[in-house]
Amino acid sequence: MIVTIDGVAASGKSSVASGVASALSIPYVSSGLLYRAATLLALEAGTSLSDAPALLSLLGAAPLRLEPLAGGNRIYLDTPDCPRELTADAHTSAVDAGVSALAQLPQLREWVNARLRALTPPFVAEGRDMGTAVFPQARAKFFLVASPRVRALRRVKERVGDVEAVEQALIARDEQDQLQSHPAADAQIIDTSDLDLAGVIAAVMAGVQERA
Ligand SMILES: Nc1ncnc2c1ncn2[C@@H]1O[C@H](COP(=O)(O)OP(=O)(O)O)[C@@H](O)[C@H]1O
Ligand SMILES: Nc1ccn([C@H]2C[C@H](O)[C@@H](COP(=O)(O)OP(=O)(O)O)O2)c(=O)n1
Repeated sequence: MIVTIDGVAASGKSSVASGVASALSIPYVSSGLLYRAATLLALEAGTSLSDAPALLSLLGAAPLRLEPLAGGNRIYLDTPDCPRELTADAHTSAVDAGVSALAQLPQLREWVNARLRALTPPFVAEGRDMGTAVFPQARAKFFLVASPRVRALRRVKERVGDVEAVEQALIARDEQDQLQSHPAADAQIIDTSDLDLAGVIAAVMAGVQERA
């Protein structure tokens, strides 16, 4: 069984995917973490975020390993002499600002999608295009939305920042992500603005059970 949870930035995708995966006792897979880790490595190497061949060559030599734990995904660079966890560094403002540019490159999307399709179900997959491009055969699909202000307030709670500035950055990223971020025709759209986390997880679980 594959369940997909897509949505806009900071709409609650990873928290909801984690809660749903725990309730179903299956892993969840964060596709965004692969885009983020690729962006982090490119920024550190000084590789242009729009140079697909250079990015693929950099990533081809990078032993990245995604750990799709239900409680929270982690990503590692398994270099033999100096293994390193990248998870925290992949969630900085610098990565936030650059990741959409890399994610717009079709070759990079294929690089991520090949890794995702190699995983063995069952799992909950979260991102932007899980229910459309990557797992169109998923049993149940959801798309989370919330107002930019609500999302900014949530982000500021987890990372320091000015609400106005975070809201503007989220709106800018929504625009950049728009091409690859839209609900599948058979997805259930959930506006999480006025729901708490438990409420969103309950709504998704009800949808999953309807399609069981
Ligand atoms: N429905 C909700 N109500 C309140 N806070 C939420 C809700 N959904 C998510 N959050 C919080 O908002 C923040 C962003 O959620 P996250 O799951 O990281 O979103 P995304 O994966 O879409 O970027 C987290 O701190 C999370 O705990
Ligand atoms: N399936 C996906 C997942 C993420 N992306 C891109 C779009 C986002 O700006 C970045 C980061 O995704 P992530 O889900 O980690 O980001 P947010 O938590 O929503 O801020 O990657 C994508 O294009 N397709």
